[in-house]
Amino acid sequence: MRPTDRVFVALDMPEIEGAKAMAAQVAGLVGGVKLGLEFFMAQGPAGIRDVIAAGDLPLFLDLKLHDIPNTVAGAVRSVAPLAPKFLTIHAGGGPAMIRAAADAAREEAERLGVPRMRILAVTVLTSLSDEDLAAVGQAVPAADQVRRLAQVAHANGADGIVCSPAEVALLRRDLPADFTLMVPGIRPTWAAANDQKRVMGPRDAVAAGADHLVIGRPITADADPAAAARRIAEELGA
Ligand SMILES: O=c1ccn([C@@H]2O[C@H](COP(=O)(O)O)[C@@H](O)[C@H]2O)c(=O)[nH]1
Repeated sequence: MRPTDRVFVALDMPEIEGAKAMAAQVAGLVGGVKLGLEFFMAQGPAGIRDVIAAGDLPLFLDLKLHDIPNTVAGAVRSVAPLAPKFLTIHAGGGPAMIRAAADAAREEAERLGVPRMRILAVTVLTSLSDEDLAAVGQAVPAADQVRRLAQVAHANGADGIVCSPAEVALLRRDLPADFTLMVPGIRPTWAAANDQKRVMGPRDAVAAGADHLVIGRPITADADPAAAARRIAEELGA
């Protein structure tokens, strides 16, 4: 994999034209685009199709599904025609919900004759610290909770997880090499942390064992997004 292929740029914005323009600016400097709740709530599946049709980059659909198994399986079936490379669910939805999502992804891909989307389970959001977890009654270090949820995700058919860079090295010891670690919370030294709490630079995250890096504001909020994406690509050795 080329260093730039590891990077999914997070297009967190509500407008189609803005997302398409940003994707075009960073094309060749990133490996894919991530569209999430802000874009999907505003533009829906038609907007996703529009952005994808404008470029030629793999799609990571970050919808963080979290509901009862039957509802999540239905949502997975509903987005299958978009043929995302990755789709997120919340690992906290539990074993049956993760299994239902993985089964629905496989069955729907076979039915439609499209490539199977990879199901990634979000463990502990990178915006949460140990103190934040304690505040919601999870009085364990984030790393322990991530490790536990990663094992549940793996045992129930997920293709990988979303975790912070701080947990990657630990997880790599426990999990098979083909279990995808998708890693947001990436902050080059020259970028602001914003609301992210468990962060690391791109080069260190890859050295620790991250498969893919999710990077939004360090690129999209920069005055020159293409220059920021190029700087990150260079940090990654491109
Ligand atoms: O734990 C998580 C899960 C998902 N995300 C998403 O990644 C990007 C990060 O954007 P930045 O601007 O680089 O902070 C964003 O779309 C989140 O929804 C995450 O940050 N942490």
